[in-house]
Amino acid sequence: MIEMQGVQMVYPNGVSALNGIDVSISQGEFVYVVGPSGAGKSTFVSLIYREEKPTDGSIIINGVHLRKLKERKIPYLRRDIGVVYQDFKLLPRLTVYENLAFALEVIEENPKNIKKRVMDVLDLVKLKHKARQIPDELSGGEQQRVSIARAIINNPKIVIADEPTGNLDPETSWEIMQIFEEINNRGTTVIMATHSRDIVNAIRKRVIAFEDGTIVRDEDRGEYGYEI
Ligand SMILES: Nc1ncnc2c1ncn2[C@@H]1O[C@H](COP(=O)(O)OP(=O)(O)OP(=O)(O)O)[C@@H](O)[C@H]1O
Repeated sequence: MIEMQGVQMVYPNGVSALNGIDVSISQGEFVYVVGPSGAGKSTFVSLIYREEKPTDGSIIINGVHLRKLKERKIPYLRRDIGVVYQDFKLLPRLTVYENLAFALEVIEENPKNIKKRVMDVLDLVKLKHKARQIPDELSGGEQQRVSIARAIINNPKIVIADEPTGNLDPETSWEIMQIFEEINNRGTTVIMATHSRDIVNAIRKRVIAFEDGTIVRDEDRGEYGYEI
C-alpha cells in the first residue's frame, strides 16, 4: 500500500517538481504514470523508493511513514521495492547469474537456496540459458529482462519501473510488458512511468497523469491521452 498526502517536492536548486500530491495505491495494482517531459513522473517514483525526500507532506509505504524512517532503516524499505530503470544499470563485469546473486539480500542463505532463487527468476524472464554471459553479450531486451529479474529477486511487494521500454524496439517492449503483467498477476504492485502511448492504450490499467507537478487525471483502465 502506497499513500501520499500533500506531497511537495522542491529540489535544492529551487525547481518545484511536485505540488500537493494526494494518491493511494493498493497492493496488487498496476499503475501507469504518464505526462509530458518534466511533469514530475520520475520524481514521484523516486519518492516511493526513498531516493528523494519530499519537502512537505506524508508518504506511507507498506505501513512505514517515510518521514520517520531513519537512514539506516532505508535498506529494509528497499527490500520490499524492486526498481527497473530505462538503462538497465547492470554491473558490466559480472555475469547474469552474478548480477542476480549479488542483488539477493543474503541472510544466512545457503548457496543452494541462492542458486535456486536466481534460477527461478531467470526462468520467469526466460533467460536461464544466458546465466553465464555478461551484460554486453546480451541484446537490450535481454538486459532489461535481467534487470527485471534483479528487481524481483527479493520477492518485493512493489516494483517500480521508470521508462522500462524507453530504449527498446516495439516488439521487445511487448515482451517486457508480458513479464510485468506476469509479475503483477502474482500479486506484486507495479508502478510504471512511461511515454509509450501504444502500450498504455493497448494494455489497459490505472493511469495517473501528471502535469506541472500535479495529478491532473487518475482513471482505471485509462488512456495515455497525450500527443507526445
Ligand atoms: N535532481 C534534480 N535537481 C533539480 N531539478 C530536478 C531534478 N530532477 C528533476 N528535476 C526537475 O523537476 C521537474 C520534474 O522532473 P521529472 O524528472 O520528475 O519529470 P518527468 O516527468 O519524469 O520527465 P521525463 O519524462 O522527461 O523523464 C523538472 O522540471 C526537472 O527539471
